[in-house]
Amino acid sequence: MPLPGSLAQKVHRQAAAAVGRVLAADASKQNGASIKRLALAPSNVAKRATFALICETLKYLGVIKEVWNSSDILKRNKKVKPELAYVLLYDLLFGEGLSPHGDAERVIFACKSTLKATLARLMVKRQVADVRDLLPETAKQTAPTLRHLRVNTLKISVDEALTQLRSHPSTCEVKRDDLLPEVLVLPSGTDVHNHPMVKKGSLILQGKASCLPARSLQPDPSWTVLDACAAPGNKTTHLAAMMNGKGCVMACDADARRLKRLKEAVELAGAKNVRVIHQDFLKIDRTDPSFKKGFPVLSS
Ligand SMILES: C[S@@+](CC[C@H](N)C(=O)[O-])C[C@H]1O[C@@H](n2cnc3c(N)ncnc32)[C@H](O)[C@@H]1O
Repeated sequence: MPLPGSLAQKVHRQAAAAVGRVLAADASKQNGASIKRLALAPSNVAKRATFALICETLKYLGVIKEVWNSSDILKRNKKVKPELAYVLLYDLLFGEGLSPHGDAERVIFACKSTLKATLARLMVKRQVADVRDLLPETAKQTAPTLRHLRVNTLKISVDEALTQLRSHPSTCEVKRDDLLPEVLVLPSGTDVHNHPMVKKGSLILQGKASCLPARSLQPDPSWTVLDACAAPGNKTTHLAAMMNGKGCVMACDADARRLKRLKEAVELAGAKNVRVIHQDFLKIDRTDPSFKKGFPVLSS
């Protein structure tokens, strides 16, 4: 369903800011940021809609640019920033449709028939009947995203977690991951955000890729491990669990707001072997006596 006018305007600008940031980072190979993080920025509204709009605009960007570049009207109009134009063109040509609320929206909306005709010409030229066939093969593949859960073995065993999940119809299809013993897999779209085991910290919503570093390290319970960029704490609590709550995980983060989330995650996970440090890890002084017990790293 299309968003109401004023909310749609806000979402367009939030998505445009993120698209601009992604393209700039891509061009300069610097200051990268995840799309999810940009979409979920605390100041953003309608985060889910913003995230979807960023992803779809980037997916169709090649086609959008072709339409943009072959349209004289838009080339002559310098009022709308390119990244906002890309987002608006996505909504107009492929998305929910565009309504003329907002200055930039009105500019693009006024070119609606020209833009649609340009897209139609492009489809004829490429001999495709469906706009999705204009996308490169890689963008067309939409494999279902499975929901991965890490069992917090400080609180519950993998077998017990499996039994509890299998006993409920909404999670009965749970399986073990083929690679990581403490990771379980649910079909895409299964919503477990409010599951009692998640709320209690027995299960942690963590992607498979994010579970690989701790598993690859295979820390021994006698080790001291430095997690240099730790917040919000998924890998920290994974390390702590793999060390059976023993040894020491020094969890360092430079951002005070994110450090609060890290502390909450550590507490919820019951990870008593974690020492949270508010600090830029690049400035850690290895000779500081306060690190005597907790340094150096990875000593087995
Ligand atoms: C992608 S997040 C880390 C995710 C985390 N490892 C996890 O698994 O949940 C990156 C974090 O690195 C922190 N960070 C970036 N540069 C840092 C630095 N020089 N020192 C300490 N923390 C830093 C940021 O504040 C941010 O919280």
